[in-house]
Amino acid sequence: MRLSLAHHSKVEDYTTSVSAFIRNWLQHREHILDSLLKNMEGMAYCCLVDAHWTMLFISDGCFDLTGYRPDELLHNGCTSFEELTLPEDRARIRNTVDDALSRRERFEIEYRIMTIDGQIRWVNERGTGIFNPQGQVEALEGFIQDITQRKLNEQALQEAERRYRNIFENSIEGIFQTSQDGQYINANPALARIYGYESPEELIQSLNNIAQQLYVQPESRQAFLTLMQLEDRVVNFESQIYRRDGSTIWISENARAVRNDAGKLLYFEGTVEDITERKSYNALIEYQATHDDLTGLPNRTLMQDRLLQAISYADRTASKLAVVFVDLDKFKDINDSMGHFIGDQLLIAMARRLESCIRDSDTVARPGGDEFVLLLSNIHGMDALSQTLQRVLALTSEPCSIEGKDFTVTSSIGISLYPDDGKTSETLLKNADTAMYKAKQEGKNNFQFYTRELNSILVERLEMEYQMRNALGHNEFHLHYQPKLNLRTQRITGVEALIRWHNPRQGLISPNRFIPIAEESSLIEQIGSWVLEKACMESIALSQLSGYDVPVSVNVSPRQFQQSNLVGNISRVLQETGLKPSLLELEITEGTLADTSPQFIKVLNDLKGLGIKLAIDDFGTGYSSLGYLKHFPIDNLKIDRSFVMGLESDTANQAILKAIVALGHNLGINLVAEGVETERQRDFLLSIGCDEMQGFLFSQPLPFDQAGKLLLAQDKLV
Ligand SMILES: Nc1nc2c(ncn2[C@@H]2O[C@@H]3COP(=O)(O)O[C@H]4[C@@H](O)[C@H](n5cnc6c(=O)[nH]c(N)nc65)O[C@@H]4COP(=O)(O)O[C@H]3[C@H]2O)c(=O)[nH]1
Repeated sequence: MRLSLAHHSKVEDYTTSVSAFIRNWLQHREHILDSLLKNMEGMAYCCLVDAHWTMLFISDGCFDLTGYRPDELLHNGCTSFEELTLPEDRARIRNTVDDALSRRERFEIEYRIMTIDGQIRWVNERGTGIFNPQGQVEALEGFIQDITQRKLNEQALQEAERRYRNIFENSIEGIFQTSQDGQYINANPALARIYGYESPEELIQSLNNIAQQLYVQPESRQAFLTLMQLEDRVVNFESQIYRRDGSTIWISENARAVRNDAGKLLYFEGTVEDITERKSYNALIEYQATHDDLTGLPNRTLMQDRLLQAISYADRTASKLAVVFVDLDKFKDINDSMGHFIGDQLLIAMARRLESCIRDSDTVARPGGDEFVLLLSNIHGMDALSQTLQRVLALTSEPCSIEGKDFTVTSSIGISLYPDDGKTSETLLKNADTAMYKAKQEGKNNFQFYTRELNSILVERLEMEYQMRNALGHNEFHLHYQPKLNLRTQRITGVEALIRWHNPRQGLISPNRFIPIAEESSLIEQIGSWVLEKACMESIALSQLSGYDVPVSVNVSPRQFQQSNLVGNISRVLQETGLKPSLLELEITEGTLADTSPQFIKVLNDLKGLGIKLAIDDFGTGYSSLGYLKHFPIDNLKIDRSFVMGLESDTANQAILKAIVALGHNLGINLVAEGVETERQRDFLLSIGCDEMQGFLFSQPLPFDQAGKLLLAQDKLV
């Protein structure tokens, strides 16, 4: 019993201590839960499933989450939780909760609430229903957390993703990801478009071996991979690729290698730009920089380049190289008189002919103007070279038909040889040029090889040009006058002014020597103006001396007709000197008159409008077309000396002279025979009705004083 009592009291003690422990533990647990709820970020709640989500319990986290104190929300004190949620989210929340409760499951939902100060916050709510034994829901309990920051991050990520997609889809540059073994992983629509595929998918499916299928030169792929290996990227990697339809384009790639954290290569990604247009534009620019626009031949720049190559080839093979300068004789006259269109066509025709004379490995270049240069490598003996040059002479001098008219030019050719005549490109070109001048001097239409003596000729020519520039300022030019006679009356009808140059060092220099050089530079314009003014002044002086009007003829070079102010200048000179316009005659060569352009005809008519006379000089030596005679306002035809020379024994010349006189008279033009040296010539000319004559038979060209004396001797000018 005592035992049992003792036992009983022990059990009681035990029971008491257990219940104390449980009480303590419960108190402790409550304390832990309180502390947890206080410190957790978020709000624990218990609410009714009614229209307001009436709150029965809210943890302290409510304040941080919503800005309301728990007591302001409990039992919808200040506001309800339903009102806190954004109207547009409410139906979704209720549906989600109802759905979960109906299945007795937990629910989780994200939605927006409005805090007490009007901020919108995203929250995540996880909760569950509390059911009574009958299975009816009595309340909800759960936990609500602020996920605004996470939501913002997600939105930013989505935005970034959207933007990237946008760029990827709409970029005009192709964008790709490819594997190391040459497969496409990803491609954008632009890449498909550039490569000629319907869609990126079609491209990805079709191209599975980039090296073989894409690059025109499969080695390009290897170069791409090598660069990637070395630098992990390629910049402006240019290559030619095949499009889907087999056509080729040029692309430029910028790409990088993408690796994982361990450095293992995952794939390449980059962009592609179609640079075909730029490439062809660049090629065009390069072509234009190295070729002559008109003929398509290499220009001076490319010629220099080719010449250097040819020299080094000759060195390597111990062979000879010929540098051949081809200059078209009389081209300038045709160009000046017939207009640039005809000149251009002639140059093009000559370029093609020269090309046909040489081997493919040789070069024809047009360094400028009417000059061409041939670079002929592998010269084996002078015979072969001479044959080629003969062919050039023959081909260039064949008539060239342009716009229904035949034009004939010949060429003067100069040759220098490497290594004999020079070691550098400059010397070879200079010496070929010098040889070409020699060919011109030898009467054109021939070729000359460079010799050391030739150098002095060129030096002399340059020297003359230099001295001519000073001659005007130093009063070294004078005019001589050669009378023209009426064949029937033997009286002087006028004088022709002919320029003379008294060079202090060289003495008298013939115009035949210096006028062609002046015509090649702009000097002829200054000299021409001087002659015109001087002749007008001296004509007046001769008239005063003789007491009669002395008509004067002045030679005018084709180049002077290119001057825009020729008519104005002449009119000014007439006014300033006071010479009657009818006493001035301009002698124009037949070549000048071959220009039928409206501007040229206007100049002639304007000159006639001034009241001056026009004569055709050296008639019969120029162009064959005589059509211009009836269009132009010509007063005198001066028959070239070559028809008069030796006419006594030359029946052909006699026939020509008769025909010219008849033709002139039919057109109402006065005829003057030049270079009459013998009485028999004079008699013949008189017999065929020629009007006037000029020549040594009557008088040489005379200095001003002597011309004055001769005129005085005449009692009256006719
Ligand atoms: N053998 C021979 N010759 C005769 C005879 N009668 C005259 N001559 C020469 O023939 C040339 C006639 O002048 P051109 O045909 O206009 O030929 C001129 C002309 O084309 C040019 N020239 C002369 N003066 C001028 C000028 O002021 N301006 C321009 N642009 N050219 C000029 O120089 C050329 C040569 O002039 P010049 O030496 O004065 O040579 C003159 C004259 O001296 C003759 O009976 N027999």
